[in-house]
Amino acid sequence: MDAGVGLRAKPGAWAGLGNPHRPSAARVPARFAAERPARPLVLGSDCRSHGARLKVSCSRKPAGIEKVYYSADEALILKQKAEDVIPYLNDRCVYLVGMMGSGKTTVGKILAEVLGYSFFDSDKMVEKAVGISSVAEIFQLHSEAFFRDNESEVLRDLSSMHRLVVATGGGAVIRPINWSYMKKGLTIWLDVPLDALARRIAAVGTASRPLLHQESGDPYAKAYAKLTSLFEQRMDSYANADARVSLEHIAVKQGHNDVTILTPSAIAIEALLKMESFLTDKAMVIN
Ligand SMILES: Nc1ncnc2c1ncn2[C@@H]1O[C@H](COP(=O)(O)OP(=O)(O)O)[C@@H](O)[C@H]1O
Ligand SMILES: O=C(O)C1=C[C@@H](OP(=O)(O)O)[C@@H](O)[C@H](O)C1
Ligand SMILES: [Mg+2]
Repeated sequence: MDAGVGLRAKPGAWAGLGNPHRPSAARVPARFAAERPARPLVLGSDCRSHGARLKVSCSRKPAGIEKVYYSADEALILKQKAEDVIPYLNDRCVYLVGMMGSGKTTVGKILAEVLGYSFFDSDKMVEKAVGISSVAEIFQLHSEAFFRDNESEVLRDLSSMHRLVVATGGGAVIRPINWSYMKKGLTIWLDVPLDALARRIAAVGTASRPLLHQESGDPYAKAYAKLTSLFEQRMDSYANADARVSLEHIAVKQGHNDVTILTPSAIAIEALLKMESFLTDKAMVIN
């Protein structure tokens, strides 16, 4: 459910507030690099721990995933992992952070469904707040700073609520004030290789991402180049997240090295595993 919150922006009231570029092991904080191996959960062609064969299917259009179907087995795993996580979550919000195109909105909806949470997309909420139908238009008619000010306002208001999954915009991590809001909940970084991001965004068109949009040239190459420089600037910010979901790690666990075949539901399952590890480690520290 994506229930927008009626936020009125006060226009003008805010005066402006891998692959080759993948982080080397040294650049990824030790706490992420030395990940405690999650309980073995084999996804993909079969799932021994449930004695069932996973038949994962997605209706994939050239422009990315239109609708995600997952098999009864995958729904079972999602439900089971959600039940494992819920007691530790204590109704806290879950914020998905990551580069544009990393799947925050897509995976966020799945997580909200299985957690019994409401889903919010902060980009959509900013559009509603300012009464302009796209982020690209907000950038064009106003400015990035205006967008960022409204983004912070939205995150501030959401942080006073509970039981939400929030798909943030890819740039939310660049403002410390936004971390003060998101840290009231649990922050999960969807870490997707730049090549996969560029393919996904080129498939839907760069017009949806004003920071990537270029009038001419190969959409993939242009997106890749811009994503690379943005990731270099932001990598350390994303690493502030409580948990990191690496699509490369999921692929290795599934016994292959192709992140493009990972479904949103398989990524959502990994996110629940990472949430469980983080929350149980935290619980052990507190007890
Ligand atoms: N696991 C996936 N595999 C392939 N395409 C995906 C996957 N997850 C999301 N997508 C596609 O990538 C694009 C960006 O997804 P989205 O959820 O909007 O990301 P974000 O909110 O992080 O920008 C969309 O076209 C979406 O359908
Ligand atoms: O990375 C960024 O700075 C942005 C990411 C976008 O959201 P998505 O991550 O959902 O694409 C949107 O907030 C805006 O285009 C800026
Ligand atoms: Mg999004």
